[in-house]
Amino acid sequence: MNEQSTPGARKAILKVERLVKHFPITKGIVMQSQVGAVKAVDDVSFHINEGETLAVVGESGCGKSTTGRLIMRLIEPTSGSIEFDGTDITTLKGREMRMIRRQIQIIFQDPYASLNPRMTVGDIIAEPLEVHGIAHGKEKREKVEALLKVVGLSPWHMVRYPHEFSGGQRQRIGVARALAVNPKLIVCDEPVSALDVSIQAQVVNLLQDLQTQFGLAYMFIAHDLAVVKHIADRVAVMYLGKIVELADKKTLYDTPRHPYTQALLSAIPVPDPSVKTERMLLEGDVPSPINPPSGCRFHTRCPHAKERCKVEDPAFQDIGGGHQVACHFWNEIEVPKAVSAIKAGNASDHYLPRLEAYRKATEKMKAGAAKAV
Ligand SMILES: Nc1ncnc2c1ncn2[C@@H]1O[C@H](COP(=O)(O)OP(=O)(O)OP(=O)(O)O)[C@@H](O)[C@H]1O
Repeated sequence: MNEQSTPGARKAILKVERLVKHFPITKGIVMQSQVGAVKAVDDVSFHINEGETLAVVGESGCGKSTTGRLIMRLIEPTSGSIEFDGTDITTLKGREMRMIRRQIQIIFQDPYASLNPRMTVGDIIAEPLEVHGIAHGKEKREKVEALLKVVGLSPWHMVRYPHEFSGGQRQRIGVARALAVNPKLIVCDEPVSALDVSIQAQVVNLLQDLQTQFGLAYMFIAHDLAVVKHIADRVAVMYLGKIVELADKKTLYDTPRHPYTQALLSAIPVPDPSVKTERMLLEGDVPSPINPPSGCRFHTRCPHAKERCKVEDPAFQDIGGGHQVACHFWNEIEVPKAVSAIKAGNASDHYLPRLEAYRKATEKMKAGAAKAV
């Protein structure tokens, strides 16, 4: 497997090797015994280069957030390794881990739940500056003002409280707080899923601008492939705790090789009514991560499944140019008509006009024209 062979690859800021997280299921109150495990993340390997966006996509419960939390070291892995900027951080503790923690920040799906309602916006953004001893007094205040401007808010928003802001503005506050400690990598855990569609584009634009300005790398977690089309450099598709396909964006959208990726792509609406699409409907529900299916975990829902798929777990293999896929029959399965139709209809490009319109709005806000809240 040659993950580093992505064309134009930069230095990897994050390398994840064979990462596993099994949450134990216990029974008994006094004498607890383990009766099983939720296999939330099961042998996942990937890397993220400096300044790039790796999107991680998949249905609810496939292990996206757990992977993000493992990278942040908010939870301990069952096994596997996480290397950040050349340092193995898998078991790092104390002061050394605190130094690394500054460089990996997170933005959550629900900005309101992640902002302390009793703190002013100024204090929320200043908190990491204090915790990490970065700035105090006048310097701290100036830094908070600068951060507010960078995310398109005004310095006078400092004295306001989170409930006085709209969802999009609250997400900007979360972004400013994450930026305060000059991170190199931000885990964006569904940062736009809770926002109105029009506001989603504003936040996506902002994240893209900040990436250019500060050279940030993003792990961008999302449910569907429509949202990440404009922000991702590479895309990893997860199913039941495993990455089933990973490729640069163009390859993944043009020639998806895993039937699950093909199904996700076919679910993207096409705005052009003259283009006929045919959705690849997946039968059944996602199986339980406590007892995942034998062999290929996707075989119970795969329209191409054969006997081999039921017994043999497919290797996650590089099929060329950094395109990795975990399917025994990837080279026998044709890219379905549904996906070709989506290409013809430029699926999800209905997102583009919104991005443009809101890019202008973001610039206006940055220039200090933010409306009073
Ligand atoms: N602390 C925990 N204890 C036990 N099981 C957990 C825990 N955290 C997550 N899980 C389980 O691990 C699996 C993966 O969850 P995770 O939140 O990572 O998925 P996800 O892809 O991010 O889903 P969503 O998009 O809904 O957030 C799920 O079955 C979830 O119920």
